[in-house]
Amino acid sequence: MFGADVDLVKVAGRTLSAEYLKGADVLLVRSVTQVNDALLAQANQLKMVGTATIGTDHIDQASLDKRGIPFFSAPGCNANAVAEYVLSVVFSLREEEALYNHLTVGIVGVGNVGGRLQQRLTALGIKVLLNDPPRQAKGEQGFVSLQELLSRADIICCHTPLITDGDFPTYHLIAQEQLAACKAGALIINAGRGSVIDNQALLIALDERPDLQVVLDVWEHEPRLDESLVNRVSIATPHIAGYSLEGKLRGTHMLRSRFADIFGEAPPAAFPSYLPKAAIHHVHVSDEVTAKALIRLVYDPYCDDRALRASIGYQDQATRFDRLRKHYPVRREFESLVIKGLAESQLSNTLKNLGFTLELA
Ligand SMILES: NC(=O)C1=CN([C@@H]2O[C@H](COP(=O)(O)OP(=O)(O)OC[C@H]3O[C@@H](n4cnc5c(N)ncnc54)[C@H](O)[C@@H]3O)[C@@H](O)[C@H]2O)C=CC1
Ligand SMILES: O=C(O)C(=O)[C@H](O)COP(=O)(O)O
Repeated sequence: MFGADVDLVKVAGRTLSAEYLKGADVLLVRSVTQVNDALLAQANQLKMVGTATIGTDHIDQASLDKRGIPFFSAPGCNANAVAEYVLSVVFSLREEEALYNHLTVGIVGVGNVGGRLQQRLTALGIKVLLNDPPRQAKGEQGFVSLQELLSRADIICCHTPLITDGDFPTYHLIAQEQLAACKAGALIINAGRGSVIDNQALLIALDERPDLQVVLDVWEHEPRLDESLVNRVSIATPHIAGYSLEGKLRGTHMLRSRFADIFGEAPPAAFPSYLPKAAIHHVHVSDEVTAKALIRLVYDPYCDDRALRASIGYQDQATRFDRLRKHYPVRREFESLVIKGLAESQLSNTLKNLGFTLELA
């Protein structure tokens, strides 16, 4: 992706230390690298820092600002992947019939991820409740309080950034009191950041409220997991909700474009040109097929759940967690699968609204 005149040095994200940045022009990271005063101490000529992620809680932006170093993240790059992770979980754990007719999904944090989830659920005819105080404070309409969402939603999806200060902090946003307020039988999904839910309070709540069901993709203190919590949740995955191939490439492409801007180069080729054809590119189906079966064909969260559960109980659990993420298999987004053989019907509409590509008979 970079030209021959770029000297590319690859360093493990968790062990990058200040001396590596002496003489470096650009620093490109992912979420496991803490970019702060300590790391930047010897950075004498950095012209750009970029993270190929949506989340930026690992970046001390004040530290970059005071050094005058431009910073770029990749907003929205893997938002589809996270929305599809949540849809896959929801269709795995709840019956389609109940989803459409009785269940309400609450979305906490309605930005790129939460917004895409909202769009797909609404298109599917599933009821949603939205909570986003920062958007509400700007005068936007259509939101409910967190308290109301927790008491009314059958499925609660957390998609806020991790924020520790300011008017709307999200650190331990869902703690003992909020867990007690959840509707009976609620399913709580966290694919935002681990510390948005107080994991100790969650463990206690799971004892006191056996009716609650929990799915965690993100964990407090990653990569070290509280194994008792892993054993108590319905689906446990190693922070991979955003790991579609499209999401990863989009993030890299966004940073490559910023690099070109900073160094006065021509922009890279348009993004889709990088995407290979999906390994399962199309399927012919009959009208007996279910949405759940097609979702599972593209992404089955139980594969990640099994892999994570097999990685706990070892002294090097944290290393195994990182390894699962580093060697994550290629996963594609729903759009990459062309579904053939269906006539226009309720099923074909559902599949289209989920995000699949349809070629109608
Ligand atoms: N599990 C994974 O693999 C991934 C996790 N993420 C996490 O998801 C987060 C959200 O991603 P995006 O939607 O793209 O971010 P975004 O910045 O587009 O949206 C975040 C939304 O949360 C809202 N928000 C902020 N504070 C809030 C509060 N106290 N209560 C309720 N809402 C609040 C904001 O107003 C905003 O609308 C990221 O910051 C990242 O930490 C993102 C991608 C992948
Ligand atoms: O984009 C984000 O924010 C995420 O959480 C990423 O999916 C995390 O990926 P890594 O940077 O940890 O590989």
